[in-house]
Amino acid sequence: MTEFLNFIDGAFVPSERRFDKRTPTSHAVIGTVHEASAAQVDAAVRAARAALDGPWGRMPVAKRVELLHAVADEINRRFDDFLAAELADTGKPRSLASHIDIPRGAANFKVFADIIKNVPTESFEMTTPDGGSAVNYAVRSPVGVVAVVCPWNLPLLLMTWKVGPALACGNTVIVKPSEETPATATLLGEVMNAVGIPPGVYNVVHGFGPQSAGEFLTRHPDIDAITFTGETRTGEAIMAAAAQGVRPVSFELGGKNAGIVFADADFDKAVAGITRSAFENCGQVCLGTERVYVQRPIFEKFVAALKAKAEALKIGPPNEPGVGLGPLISAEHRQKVLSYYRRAVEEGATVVTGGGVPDMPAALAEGHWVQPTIWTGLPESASVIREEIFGPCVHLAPFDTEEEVIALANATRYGLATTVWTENLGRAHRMARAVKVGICWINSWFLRDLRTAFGGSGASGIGREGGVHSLEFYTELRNVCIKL
Ligand SMILES: NC(=O)C1=CN([C@@H]2O[C@H](COP(=O)(O)OP(=O)(O)OC[C@H]3O[C@@H](n4cnc5c(N)ncnc54)[C@H](O)[C@@H]3O)[C@@H](O)[C@H]2O)C=CC1
Ligand SMILES: O=C(O)/C=C/C=C(\O)C(=O)O
Repeated sequence: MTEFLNFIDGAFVPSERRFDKRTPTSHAVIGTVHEASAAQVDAAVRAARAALDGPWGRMPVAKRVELLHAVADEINRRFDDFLAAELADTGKPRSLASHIDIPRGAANFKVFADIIKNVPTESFEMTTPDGGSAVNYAVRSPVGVVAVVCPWNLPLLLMTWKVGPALACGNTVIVKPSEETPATATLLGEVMNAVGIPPGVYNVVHGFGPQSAGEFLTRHPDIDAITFTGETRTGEAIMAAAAQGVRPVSFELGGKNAGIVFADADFDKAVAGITRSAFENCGQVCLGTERVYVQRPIFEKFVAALKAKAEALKIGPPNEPGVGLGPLISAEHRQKVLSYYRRAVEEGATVVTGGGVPDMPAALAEGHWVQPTIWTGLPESASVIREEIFGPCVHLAPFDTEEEVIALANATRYGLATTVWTENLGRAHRMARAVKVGICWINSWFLRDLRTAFGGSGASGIGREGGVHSLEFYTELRNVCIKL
């Protein structure tokens, strides 16, 4: 049984209150999580402030960059430990975590360490009213002590996506991992100590959201900025907390992303792409596709092909060869997804495949499994077309014209991601400009260049992270004006 301790000021710290961590594959308890008290959250914030005002704040950028490279190298050296921790917490397929989650965990430190070394600041010369001149230049300072509140779907990837740039910019952080996935954030504390990151730079407090570590942290008056990935409603609660003291927020929230397949698409590639975007990580990706619009001439053929792909997905635990679909994260989340499966039928859907719970061997029978599910035939007002489900399910509807599908794709309060499939270059560009999202993939999905802007509009978030855009959130620019 693993004990997941808080990591405060470079030390692993137990708490009085504890809760169970269950593995999604069998619902068995695999660990005990120490729930940080308000006093422990306060201690973490004080440690982060001291490190910011002390060794970390005074460290030359070159040394900081060297240390962050060492963090990435140490994650890679301990790749198997991180992989085992992520698999136990999430139950996702080994093939997925070993290709996406863990490598990105390391890359998120390397990429931002290199960016901070290479990005210049602006400088302007000006004439002055007395006929002389002045020069302006900008200085970048860390924004300060940053709260990083994380979800459970891509735990290491999404946490380091924020911690990497925050530390590269010279900030200190307190991470609040999801209560569902405490392991890799805790393990990262060992990495920080091993490579010599000063105590207090990276802290982890475990617990829940309301009236627990999440709320204690985001309401703490000595937090300078809050970065969060998770549900839109949680974003609203955190924004209210951030309003006290006018702290900046960076939010990556939910989505109800459209996939759009034109009749001129490369059919096989489009089917493979939508299979991934609908079912990867058991549909628990905010960038995933839960509604697909297919141009009418290929609609029936596309539905049949996607059905075949969904039914071919092997459901099972992480280490079983050939597994393509793991369990949902928790019993609670499974109840939510299954409630949408029922609602789709109540609302009149044709269930093309799935819609229930798969038969699993006795040892896995209590796991959080659901079938990959495809619906057709619902009106656009149906709740499974409007609301984020976050499960391996998708509704397919036919469309005729570009104008029509643009209107359908944009008829949502979310604006995170779209995937468009077409071989017509002009159409691809027109679509990319017309869809109201932060990320538009053409003939691809979840293809990530970490230098690009990443985030959503509308109810999908505030701000952009990635590349230099992360620096805009994690640093303050000071203009220095010198009269010559
Ligand atoms: N990236 C995304 O878009 C994600 C969306 N979801 C959606 O959200 C639903 C709920 O999943 P949750 O894990 O409960 O997501 P959540 O948004 O409630 O939790 C994410 C993180 O925020 C923390 N948190 C919750 N309430 C808080 C508060 N008031 N103050 C400070 N921190 C708080 C949680 O402890 C967790 O660390 C899922 O069923 C799914 O539909 C979940 C995870 C990621
Ligand atoms: O940064 C990425 O590459 C992936 C981001 C995915 C999410 O934010 C999510 O699924 O919540």
